[in-house]
Amino acid sequence: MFELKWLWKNLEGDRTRYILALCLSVVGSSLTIVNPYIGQRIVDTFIANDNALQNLTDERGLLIMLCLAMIGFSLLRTGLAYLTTMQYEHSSQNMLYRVRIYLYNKIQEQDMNYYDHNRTGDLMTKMTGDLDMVRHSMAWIIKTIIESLTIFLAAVVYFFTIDAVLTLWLLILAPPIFIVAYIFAKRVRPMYVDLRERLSQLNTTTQENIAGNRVVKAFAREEFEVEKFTEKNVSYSKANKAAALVWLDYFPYLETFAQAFNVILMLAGGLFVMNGRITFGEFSAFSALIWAVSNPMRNIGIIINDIQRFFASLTKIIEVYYARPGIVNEHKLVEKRRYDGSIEFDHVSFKYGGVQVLHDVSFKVHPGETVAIMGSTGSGKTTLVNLIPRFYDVSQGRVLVDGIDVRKLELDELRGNIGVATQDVLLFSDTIDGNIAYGDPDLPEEETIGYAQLAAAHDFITKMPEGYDTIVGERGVGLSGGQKQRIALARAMAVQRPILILDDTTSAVDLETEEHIQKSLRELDYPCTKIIIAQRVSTTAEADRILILDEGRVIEEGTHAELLTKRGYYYEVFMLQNEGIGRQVTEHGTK
Ligand SMILES: Nc1ncnc2c1ncn2[C@@H]1O[C@H](COP(=O)(O)OP(=O)(O)OP(=O)(O)O)[C@@H](O)[C@H]1O
Repeated sequence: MFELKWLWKNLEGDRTRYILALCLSVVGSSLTIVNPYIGQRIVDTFIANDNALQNLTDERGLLIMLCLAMIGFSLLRTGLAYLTTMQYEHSSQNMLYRVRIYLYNKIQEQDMNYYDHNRTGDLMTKMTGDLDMVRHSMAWIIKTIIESLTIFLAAVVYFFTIDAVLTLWLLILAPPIFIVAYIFAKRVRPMYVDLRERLSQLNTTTQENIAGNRVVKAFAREEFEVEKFTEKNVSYSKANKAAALVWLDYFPYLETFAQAFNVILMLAGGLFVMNGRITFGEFSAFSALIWAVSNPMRNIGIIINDIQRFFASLTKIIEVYYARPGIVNEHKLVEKRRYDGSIEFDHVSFKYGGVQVLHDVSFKVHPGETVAIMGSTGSGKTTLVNLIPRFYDVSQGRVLVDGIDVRKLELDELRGNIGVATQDVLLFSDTIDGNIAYGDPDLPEEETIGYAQLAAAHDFITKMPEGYDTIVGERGVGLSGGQKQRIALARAMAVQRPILILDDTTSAVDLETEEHIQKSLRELDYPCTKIIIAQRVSTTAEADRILILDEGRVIEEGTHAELLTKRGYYYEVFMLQNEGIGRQVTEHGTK
């Protein structure tokens, strides 16, 4: 079975320990029959024997030895149980640790498409609940199964050595029990798969709600969110109950069969004692061990439930484990190069799933040039720049950096040559200093300050209670939108890459600050090609070239002056953003 093979593979390094645990389980459980055997000897010799009293005096030594053996075996079993649990715990915890690291790396290496299609709550469930379930199963459920099975088999073998016919009478109950258990397992399996899905939905709702608490509060939608959560919670709870209660449909049959073991033993065993076929001591051994046969039958439902949970979680983990990113690094890095920074889009088209977003886009950017990209919202600007660091791969055409198709470049090297400040600013829960130096943790303090100054962030940072050591909350809570943008800009500049992509990075700063930033970008002290997405003409005006995107197509291209003379989209925007706005409004107003 594939899942079990996977477990075995991931036990590497702890396989010996795990096998030892399994062996100890088998040995420890087999010893269960020793005490009933000793009990049988004691009963047959010192209690239910015609010469019992005589034996008590003549063979007192034997009695003491048997009693000591009973105590000794009890202690031995306890010791073994301790050792066994320790081995299970160690091996399963080690495996959990290794798999968790592997999965974390795996999730890290996934491409954007993966994150587009996987919910954070679901990934979190896999990394926590599912992994814990698998560990728990390795340590406890498998242990319970092995021990129940061993005790069952040991008891059956022991029963056979006493009396095969009586044993067969008892085993008559086994086939119907297994049939009931099989039907139950088949029915309950999809319920646990569904249950796992509902848990993931519950976690996703919780995660989204916590991450988006500001929006919830801003729209006073707490009640709606509580209702949404309650709905998921009820759905999970119902599914949980339904799965657990299915067991009740089968429980009466299994319990009746389990009780029937005692009835058969009483009737057949009693008869056999009366007609002298077995001794009273042997009968007592049957009595003492009948639980070893009936209990596994009784617990079969709980075990099946746990196994189904185990497989539902295991399947989810294996999904992540074998997930292959569409964008993979197929090239070995020989020596990390610094690129010149030329970029070319050669008849590039791009689709998200089946939806075409970019159509036959072609343009060239020479090293050191600044190209601004403008266009209406949703026209494909972010998508376009995302193709340069290969966050996504083109559907058609080529994106070339330094004259080479990005798909042929070593991925780490490519991304290591690009500095990006994304539109959706994400800062980490760290100091401001740590956030600016995120791409280069060895960045000297004076350089961190230098880049903060270039990004017009230094002044507000120094006014903060702990300056550069101020810890910004999760996603930069505690900073204004413009402040976050400026830190993100400093972070992107600080890595000093030959290509710098700024996606609407100054949209939330005032014009004066923006002017300062524009000047800084022009005067960067390292050679750098800049691609700047912007909506303001004040940002784009000084670019070497401006591209206008509309519905995924480049509709205008040229310098500020050239585009103004074209009197197209750019000219319209220019007019709207400058004194022309007043005139146009008046014109429209008077028409
Ligand atoms: N991950 C995605 N999956 C599917 N469709 C997407 C995805 N990201 C963007 N889109 C779609 O692609 C189109 C272009 O989006 P894009 O973000 O590139 O536009 P944009 O010009 O940067 O917009 P804005 O100025 O609003 O940031 C939009 O129609 C958008 O709905």
